[in-house]
Amino acid sequence: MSTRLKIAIQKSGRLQEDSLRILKECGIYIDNGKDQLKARAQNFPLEVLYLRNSDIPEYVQDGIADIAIVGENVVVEKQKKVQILQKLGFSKCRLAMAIPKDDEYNGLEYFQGKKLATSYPNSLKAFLDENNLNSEIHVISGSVEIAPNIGLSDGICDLVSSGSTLFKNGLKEVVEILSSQACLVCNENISEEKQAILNDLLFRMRAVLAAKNNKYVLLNAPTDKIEAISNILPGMKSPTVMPLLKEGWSSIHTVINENDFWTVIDQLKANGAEGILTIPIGKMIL
Ligand SMILES: Nc1ncnc2c1ncn2[C@@H]1O[C@H](COP(=O)(O)OP(=O)(O)OP(=O)(O)O)[C@@H](O)[C@H]1O
Ligand SMILES: O=P(O)(O)OC[C@H]1O[C@H](OP(=O)(O)OP(=O)(O)O)[C@H](O)[C@@H]1O
Ligand SMILES: [Mg+2]
Repeated sequence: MSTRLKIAIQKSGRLQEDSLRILKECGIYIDNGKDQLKARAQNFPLEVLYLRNSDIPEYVQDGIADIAIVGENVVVEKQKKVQILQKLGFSKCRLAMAIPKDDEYNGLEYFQGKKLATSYPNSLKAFLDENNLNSEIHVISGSVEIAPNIGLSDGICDLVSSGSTLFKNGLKEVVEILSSQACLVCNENISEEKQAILNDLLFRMRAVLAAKNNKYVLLNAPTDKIEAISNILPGMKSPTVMPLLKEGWSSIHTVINENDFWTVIDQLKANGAEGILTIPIGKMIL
């Protein structure tokens, strides 16, 4: 039987859809029967194990899965020996301390001697120890934001994204402990054969991720402004320039980071650029 790399993906929850999407964008198609706990890729030596996010670091450490897509916050919390290979840019959130919105907050001393509810006791304990704080940790597995309202705790340590769950529960965020996103993790001792499959997968993932952050840009500009515009464009190497039928005008093509695009747009226009288009890129190999 030929070797297959085993990847763990969340069985159900926030990470599953985007995890399967990134594999698909890498050209990997999974036969996905509903409620299946194990599946195979049709066109890549990959076997998918659907597991609980919170169990994944241990499975990867123990080699049950070779690699996994998991929340970085869970990797930190579980303190297992796994290697983070690549941040994947989705499921972005932060682990933060929050307190009742009307409480006065004068700094970390606020937490001294307080009772704090969390589903992330190891991360909270590390934060308290680092800051020489003596607080009582109360572990609950979900709906942490309700704890202060029902008299279970004074404050909480939980994941925040938009902040709307905190707001709805009359809490305010006061300290960020950790920022997190989905990441690809790996067992520390995988075989050479599996490493070769992993290298191929990583190459594809990085091409997909680079493409997401960049746009293909086309614009028209007076030919005598090409040099000025090329100096403004933070492109890959050098822009492609083609003459337009209209005399004295050229078309310029390049690739720009999404963020840079918005910062240079006014300068491009000031140099006579017109008809500026951006096109999404499928894959980008640098
Ligand atoms: N509000 C949020 N916005 C963005 N990402 C989030 C948010 N809440 C959690 N996450 C990220 O998504 C991951 C999965 O969250 P989800 O609630 O689906 O599962 P879980 O309850 O942590 O795990 P399990 O699969 O063990 O039940 C979290 O570990 C975190 O990295
Ligand atoms: O800042 P927000 O955008 O409101 O998101 C934060 C909430 O999202 C997560 O809960 P989730 O919805 O995953 O529910 P769970 O506790 O059942 O996992 C997290 O535990 C917070 O409660
Ligand atoms: Mg959750």
